[in-house]
Amino acid sequence: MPDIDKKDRPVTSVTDQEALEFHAMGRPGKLEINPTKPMATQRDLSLAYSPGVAVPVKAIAADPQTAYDYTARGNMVAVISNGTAILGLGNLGALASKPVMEGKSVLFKRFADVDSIDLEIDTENVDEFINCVRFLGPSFGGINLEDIKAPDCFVIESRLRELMDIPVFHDDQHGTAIIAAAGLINALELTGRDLKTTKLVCNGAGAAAIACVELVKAMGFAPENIILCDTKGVIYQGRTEGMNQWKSAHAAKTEARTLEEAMKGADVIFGLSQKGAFSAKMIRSMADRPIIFAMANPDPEITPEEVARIRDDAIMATGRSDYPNQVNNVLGFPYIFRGALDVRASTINDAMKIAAVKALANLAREDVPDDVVAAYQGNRPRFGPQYIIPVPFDPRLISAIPVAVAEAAIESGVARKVITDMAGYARELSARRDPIASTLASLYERVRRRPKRIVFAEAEEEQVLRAALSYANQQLGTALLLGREDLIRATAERAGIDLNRPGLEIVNARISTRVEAYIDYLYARLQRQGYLHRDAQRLIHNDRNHFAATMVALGDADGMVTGITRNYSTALEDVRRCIDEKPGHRVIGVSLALCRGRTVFVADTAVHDMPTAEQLADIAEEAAGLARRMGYPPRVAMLAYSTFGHPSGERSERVREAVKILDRRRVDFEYDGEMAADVALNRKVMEQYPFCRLSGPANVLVMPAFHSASISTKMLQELGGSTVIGPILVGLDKPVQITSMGAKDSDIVNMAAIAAYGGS
Ligand SMILES: NC(=O)C1=CN([C@@H]2O[C@H](COP(=O)(O)OP(=O)(O)OC[C@H]3O[C@@H](n4cnc5c(N)ncnc54)[C@H](OP(=O)(O)O)[C@@H]3O)[C@@H](O)[C@H]2O)C=CC1
Ligand SMILES: CC(=O)C(=O)O
Ligand SMILES: [Mg+2]
Repeated sequence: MPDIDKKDRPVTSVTDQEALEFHAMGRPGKLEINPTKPMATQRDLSLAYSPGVAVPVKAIAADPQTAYDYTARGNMVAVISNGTAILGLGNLGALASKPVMEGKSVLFKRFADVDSIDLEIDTENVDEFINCVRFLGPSFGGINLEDIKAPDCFVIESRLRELMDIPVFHDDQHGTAIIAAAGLINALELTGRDLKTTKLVCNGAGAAAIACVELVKAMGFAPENIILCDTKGVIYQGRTEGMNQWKSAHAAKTEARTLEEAMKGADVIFGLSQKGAFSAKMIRSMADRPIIFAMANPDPEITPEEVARIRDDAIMATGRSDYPNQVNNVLGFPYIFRGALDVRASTINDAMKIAAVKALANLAREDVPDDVVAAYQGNRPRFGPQYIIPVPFDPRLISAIPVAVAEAAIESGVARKVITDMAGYARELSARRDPIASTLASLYERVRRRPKRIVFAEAEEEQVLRAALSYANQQLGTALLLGREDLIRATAERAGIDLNRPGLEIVNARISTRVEAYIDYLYARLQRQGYLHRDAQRLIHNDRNHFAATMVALGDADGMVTGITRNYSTALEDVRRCIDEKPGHRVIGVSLALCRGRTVFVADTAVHDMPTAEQLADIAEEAAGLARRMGYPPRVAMLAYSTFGHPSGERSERVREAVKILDRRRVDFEYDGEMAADVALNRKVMEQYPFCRLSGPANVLVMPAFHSASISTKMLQELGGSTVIGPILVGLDKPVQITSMGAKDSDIVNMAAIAAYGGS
C-alpha cells in the first residue's frame, strides 16, 4: 500500500461536544415513529381502530401469515442489546448501549428502508434475556441482536433461533463475518493467495472473532492455519485459563503463546479486539503483502497511517468510514434483513449468508458505472488494494445484496413468500434508496479532495464558530473567521472551541492589509450607481457581508457563507453589490426537500418574485443544472394550479409559455407542464395524462412564483416532516451561500460545503 496521503487520512470528523449536541438537538435521540395512515376523520378512526380494526384481527387469527398484509410486522426489525459489549468499549450496560442501537435502527431505515426499533434489555442473565425476547416474535419480522458479549451471545442466539420462527441474527457475529469474508476473498485474489494455504491470526475470541473464524473455515481455510488469540494470548490446545467451549473448538496446535509470536509470518490478521492491540513489531513480522483487517470500533487495533510507516505492501482495512476499505457490518445487516423480510424468511441460514458474501465480493470487482461514481467522491474506484469492498453509500448494495439473499432463501426452502420476478424486485429495491445521503456524502468528499478556503462572514456568532470548527474538523478546508478578533475569541471561549487548531484562521477586517484593495474594487463597481468613495469605505469597514463577498470576488477566499444575522434578501443584495451573475446565467435559489426517501429540487425559492415566462424557463435550466451536478437526472415539472390547460388563467398561461420557450431552446433535460403538484409527483395521477413527456415523477419543481415556492417548501418542512436544505444560490459568478436567519450549525456547515463544492 502506498503511503497514506492526505485524502486517505482519517477525518477526525467530530468532536465530543459535536457528538453530544448532535444527539441532543431537536427531538433528543435519532428516532421517532410516524403513522402510515391518516387518522383525520371519524371514518379513519373507525377503520384504524374500533370497530374496523376487528376485521384484520380476525383475519390474522384465522391465518397468521396475513399479519404481513395487515400490520407493519413484515418490515419491522427489533435491534436488541443488553450493552455487554458495546462496540469495542466493553460492558457499559443496557442504557448506555441505546445510542448505538438507535443508530443501527436508523441505518436499517436509511440504507434499506427497513423500519426498526431499538430494545435495550437490562439484564446480564442469559435466561432472563432469552425469556424477554422469545415472546416478542409477533411484533417483528426479524430480530437483530447487537453488542452482547461472548460467550453469552452464542447461547442467546442459538436458543432464540430454536424458539422463534423469524430470523434471529447476531449482527456482531454474522454481519461482521460476512463483510470480513467478502473483503478477505478479494484481498486473497489481489495477493495471489490460495485460501487452503493462507495463514490467518485472529486477535479477539469473542462474538465477532469466533463467527469470522467459523466462516473462513467453512470457506476452505485449513483449521491448522488459523490461530485465535484473546487477552491471555494464543488459544492453544490444552490451555485452561479463560477458556470456553467456543474458544476450545478453535484451539490451535502451536508452540506460539503470544500474539507477537503468532503473527510472525502470518498472511492475514483480523483484529476484533481493542484499540491499539497490534504493534509495529508485529506488523513488520508478517509475511509479504500482508492482509490486515483492524476492525475494532471506534478505534482500530492499528491505524492505516501506522501501518504505512512500517511497510508499503499491506492491504489494510478498518471498521471506520474515514479510511479506505471499511469492513463494517453496516454493509450487511440492512440488506440481509431486507432480502429476508421480502420473502418472509423464517430464518437467516448459511446459504443466505454465503450469498451475501459473494454478492458483496463481486460488487467490488465490477466496474463502477457512471451513476455510482458520485458515491465514490467522483472518483471511479478500481478493484485493488485500496478498494476491496464497496463503501456503505454505494447505491448498488440495495439491489445486489437483498436479491442474492432472497434467492438463497427461496432455494434453501426458508422463504414463506416466493418472488418470481427478480428483475422487477431489483428495480423496486433501487426505488427504496434515499439518494440524498450519498449525494451529500459525495459532495463532502469531493470538497475534501480539493479543500477550499471559505469565509464565515458572521464568525462572532456561536453557531457559526461551531460550523467553522466542524468544517475544519471534517477537512473540508480552511474556515476563515471574519469578525472582531476579541469578540470571536470571547465567543470561542464561551463555546469551548480551540481557535489554535489547524484549519481556522481569524480575519480581522479592521487590521486587514487588503482593505484598500477591497474599497477600490467596490467603488469601481458602484460609483455609477450613486455610491461615493466614502460609501464604499463604509461598506467595507463596517459590513461583514461586503468585506467577505469582496474577499471572494478578489480570490482571497474560495467561497462564503452568511445569513445568520440578516434576512435573506438583504444578505443577497449585499453580496450582489460585490459579485455578478455568471455570464449567461440567472441567479436563483433552489431548495432541496428531502421527504420519505424522495429528494426534490424546488425553484426559485429566493430571487424572482413574479417571474416572466422567459425567467421561468431560465429558472428551469438553472435548477436542472444543479440537480444534474448533484447526480440527479433532472425531470422538471413546470408547476401551476392547472394541468395542461385546465382550468385556464393568467399565471398558468405564463407557465405554458415557459414550456414553449424551453421547446425553442431545445434544452437537454426532461420537462413538461404546466401541471399541478400531484400530477408532477404522483405516478398514478400522471398516468391520466399519457402524453406527458416526463418519464417518471418529477424531481425538479419550478414554481410559478416566489410566494408559492416559499410557502410550499416551508409547509413541507413544518407539516410534511421534510428536511429542507437551502435555498442554494446558483448562477452567481463566485460561490456564495446564504443560510436562513438563526440556522443551526449543521445547516451552516452544509451550506459552507455547498459553497466549497460550487467552487470545485
Ligand atoms: N468492524 C465491524 O463491523 C465490527 C467490529 N467489531 C469489533 O470487534 C471487537 C470485539 O467485539 P465483540 O466480538 O462483539 O466483543 P466480545 O466482548 O464478544 O469479544 C471481545 C473479545 O476480544 C478479546 N480482547 C479484548 N481486548 C483484547 C486484547 N487487547 N487483545 C486480545 N484480545 C482482546 C476478548 O478476550 P477475552 O475473551 O480474553 O476477554 C474477547 O475474546 C470490538 O472492538 C468491536 O467494535 C465487532 C463487530 C463488528
Ligand atoms: C460495528 C459494530 O457492530 C461493532 O463494532 O460492534
Ligand atoms: Mg456491534
